[in-house]
Amino acid sequence: MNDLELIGVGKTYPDGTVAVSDFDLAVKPGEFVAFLGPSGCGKSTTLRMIAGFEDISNGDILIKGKNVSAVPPEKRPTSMIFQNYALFPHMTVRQNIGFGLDVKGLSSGEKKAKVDRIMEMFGLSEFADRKADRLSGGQRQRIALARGLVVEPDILLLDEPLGALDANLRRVIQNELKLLQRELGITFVFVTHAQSEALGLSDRIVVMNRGRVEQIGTPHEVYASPATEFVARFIGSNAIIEGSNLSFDGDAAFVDTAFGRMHGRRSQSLAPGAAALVAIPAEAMRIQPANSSAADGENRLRGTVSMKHAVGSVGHFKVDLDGRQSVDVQTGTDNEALMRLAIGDAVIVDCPSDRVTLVARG
Ligand SMILES: Nc1ncnc2c1ncn2[C@@H]1O[C@H](COP(=O)(O)OP(=O)(O)OP(=O)(O)O)[C@@H](O)[C@H]1O
Repeated sequence: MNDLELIGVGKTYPDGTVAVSDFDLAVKPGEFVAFLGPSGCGKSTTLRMIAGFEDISNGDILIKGKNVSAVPPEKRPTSMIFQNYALFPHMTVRQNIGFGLDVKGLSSGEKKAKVDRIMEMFGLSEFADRKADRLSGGQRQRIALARGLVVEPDILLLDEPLGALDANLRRVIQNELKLLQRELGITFVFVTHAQSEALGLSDRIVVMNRGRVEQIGTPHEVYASPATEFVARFIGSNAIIEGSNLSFDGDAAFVDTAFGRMHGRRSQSLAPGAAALVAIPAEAMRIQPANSSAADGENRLRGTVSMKHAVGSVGHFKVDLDGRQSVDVQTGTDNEALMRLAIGDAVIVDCPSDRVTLVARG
């Protein structure tokens, strides 16, 4: 049985704003699912509907097979963790964590045992009696997680919980979160607008745009096989080239572009007659001097180097294609011949067709 199911879920706010439409999703027990998309795409609204803080306008939400659409938040087997942690500043760490247990009717002994155990797990025991506002951002983040988990929810809902942390602490807590989730086996639904976070942490990603689901897939699937133009532009670093005269051969798709005929894999969105775009990941492209004797390869594009820089072991090139558009190419810095390429040099860029995806425009 699925832990969570959203069936045709939609939300229209009283002022007429359509925040979410036709959202379908099934989450298996123990899965880590991220909602990823730009600001305002409906991620938080969807999470709040799962938690019960927001009514749903259409569809149904099922938790462990039970329709919870009309169940109030405190009666749902979910816990929600907010970006600002929503701690009570003048309560101690122990009081903050125990707060959610107060409504559960436990004896004080049972409650203390549960709180002690979770404080131990999060390394908070030594701060048990300190006020929450006397702690660092990372410690407060752990209190918020501990408070969400102490009630032993079936599903933990996290709304950008790492947003307030600096980059280093964010990485540390990301790792902790992943380990914790594996250890506890609790289903996590996580909202973020940071793709690195979604790609690094989750089992599956729901990419959202303007209240709609664009693609649901593993991090590898959404990264390597974007289903739509939006996903191709939003995830990773793809060059996007306009195509026409689309044709298919099985799962392969072919188009004419301003730079010649190109081909790649056919995405789900691509139907016969659709206006097609070619999406090529920057790291899948090969760059070589135009006079290179080994200048073979699929999807060849001729251009000139317009920018070059190296960060650590990664070389970044911008290649201008006949003044019409430029593409980003990433290479390793260990190839000395490539790193000798200078701005203005003529180059050929190519990309194997199994790394190229054709998506529908719009
Ligand atoms: N209470 C409300 N009344 C009316 N419109 C709202 C309300 N809350 C959110 N919205 C609108 O619904 C849409 C989705 O908002 P939501 O907060 O779910 O997006 P989000 O993807 O979580 O964005 P962010 O990453 O900025 O938090 C936005 O257009 C937003 O302005």
